[in-house]
Amino acid sequence: MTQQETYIIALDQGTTSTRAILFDKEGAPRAVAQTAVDCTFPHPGWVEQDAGQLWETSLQVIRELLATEELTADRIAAIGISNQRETSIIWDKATGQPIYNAVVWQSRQTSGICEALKESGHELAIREKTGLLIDPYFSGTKVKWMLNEVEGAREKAAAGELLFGTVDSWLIWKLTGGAVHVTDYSNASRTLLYNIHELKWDEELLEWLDVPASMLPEVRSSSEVYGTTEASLFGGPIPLAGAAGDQQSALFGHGCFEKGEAKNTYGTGCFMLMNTGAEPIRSEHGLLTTIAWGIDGQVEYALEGSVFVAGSAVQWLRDSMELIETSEESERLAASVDSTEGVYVVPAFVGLGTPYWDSDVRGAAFGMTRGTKREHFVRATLESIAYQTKDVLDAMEQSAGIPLQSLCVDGGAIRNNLLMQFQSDLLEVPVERPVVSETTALGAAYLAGLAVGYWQGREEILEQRRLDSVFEPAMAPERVSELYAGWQKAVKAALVFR
Ligand SMILES: Nc1ncnc2c1ncn2[C@@H]1O[C@H](COP(=O)(O)OP(=O)(O)O)[C@@H](O)[C@H]1O
Ligand SMILES: O=P(O)(O)OC[C@H](O)CO
Repeated sequence: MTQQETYIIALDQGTTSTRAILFDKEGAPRAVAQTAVDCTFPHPGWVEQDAGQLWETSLQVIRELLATEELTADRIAAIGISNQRETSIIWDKATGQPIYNAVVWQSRQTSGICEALKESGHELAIREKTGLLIDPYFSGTKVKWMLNEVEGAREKAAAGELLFGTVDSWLIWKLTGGAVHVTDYSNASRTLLYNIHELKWDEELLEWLDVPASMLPEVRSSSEVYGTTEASLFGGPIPLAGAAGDQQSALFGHGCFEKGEAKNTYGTGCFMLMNTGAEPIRSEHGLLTTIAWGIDGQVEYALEGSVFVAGSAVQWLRDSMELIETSEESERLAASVDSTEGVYVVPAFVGLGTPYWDSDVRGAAFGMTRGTKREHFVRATLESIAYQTKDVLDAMEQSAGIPLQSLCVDGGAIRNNLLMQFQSDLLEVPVERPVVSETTALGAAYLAGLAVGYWQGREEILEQRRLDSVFEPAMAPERVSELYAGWQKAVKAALVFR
């Protein structure tokens, strides 16, 4: 009897969708099951999701994938998870019920807590220990907020009855039937509660943020078997063998294993990560120092620049402004004009991240004339994604002192050729788009596959790397400077409007 082929499933739980992707030994995606997830906006600047929906859609897409491909659980060598990071969930240990919605990474409801924390005198120490900044983006203040706001939560937490997790943790807990409460290094490093140098939940941080240690998951390697899925879920147990925050997972999926190699993911937001090796680099330019992954007792670090609104600006054009019907239409419209004719859109809908870190600034548009058309506005919105990325790259090159040779890209918005070309023009480096655009999921698959011996090592992963297109810079440097100066002026103006 010939042995049947086995696969790895990557479960990619993102802000806009939950996907399960089946990868084969060559690292090729063989099938995808996907479903959208909802965001609610209960107040201006707040973004929440139904934690139950994040779990149910995860279960649904894995089941769908197995069913459509007619696979039994024993054909899956392992599941790896990549997840939207920072989004925070607290649930009752006994009932498994979340005590509140998932507070999404983009949500700003903890800006008051952040202000108080900044005034507490601990700002420098927090930065030193976590590599992060005090901002509502990170989990710590979200946990504090939920414990404060949900009736009875503090008492229950003190009694050890509640558990906290980022989305990876929540899904692993649910997938193992409540048996395993863990997270990985990369996700822990986004919580504002974890000391990225000493590799432990930090007692002082927990005290400053009023978070009981009993709620926290155990921090484990990004590539190891955490447990198996509860047998009844998929008709048999499947090893859960890897997890990483989606941006770190994408860095791994691109094979950015060497110091100085960087990728940018164009999803809901944009996240550029540069591998900085075994030593963390402290940033002075609004970047974050974060854990890329921890494998076999060895932690590697990355520098990160975070842009909160990227692809979601295209969703805004479609769903709120109703200027386009589909995301693809943004490219066609933008390409129908030669330039924005001086229009700039600053999509600071939930504040601005790197390098500005201003949670109160809001979106703005500049430079409109009587001749401005929908096409210019759409193009300006697309271009804003590339400008924000240039802000990040400039900060990164200054911080790391390493000039970028080329940029690996992934995420939903990279299918927009106009955006990719404009990005290469602005950064003045080649932009490399891989054949497997699902690089985030691929990274999670690799992490899980390595843990169970499905793949042997990083060399094998690098051999699988294939490019779909390379966008070469083609704009005159003077034009780049002129356009970018306009963007910088627009951001400056947006920052003073309160
Ligand atoms: N052709 C396109 N042009 C620009 N943006 C696009 C295009 N197609 C998809 N997007 C954007 O990509 C995002 C989805 O990418 P994805 O990587 O799935 O996001 P996430 O992981 O954050 O859920 C959406 O915000 C969408 O607006
Ligand atoms: O859901 P995504 O893919 O936009 O990723 C969100 C990031 O992990 C937030 O830090």
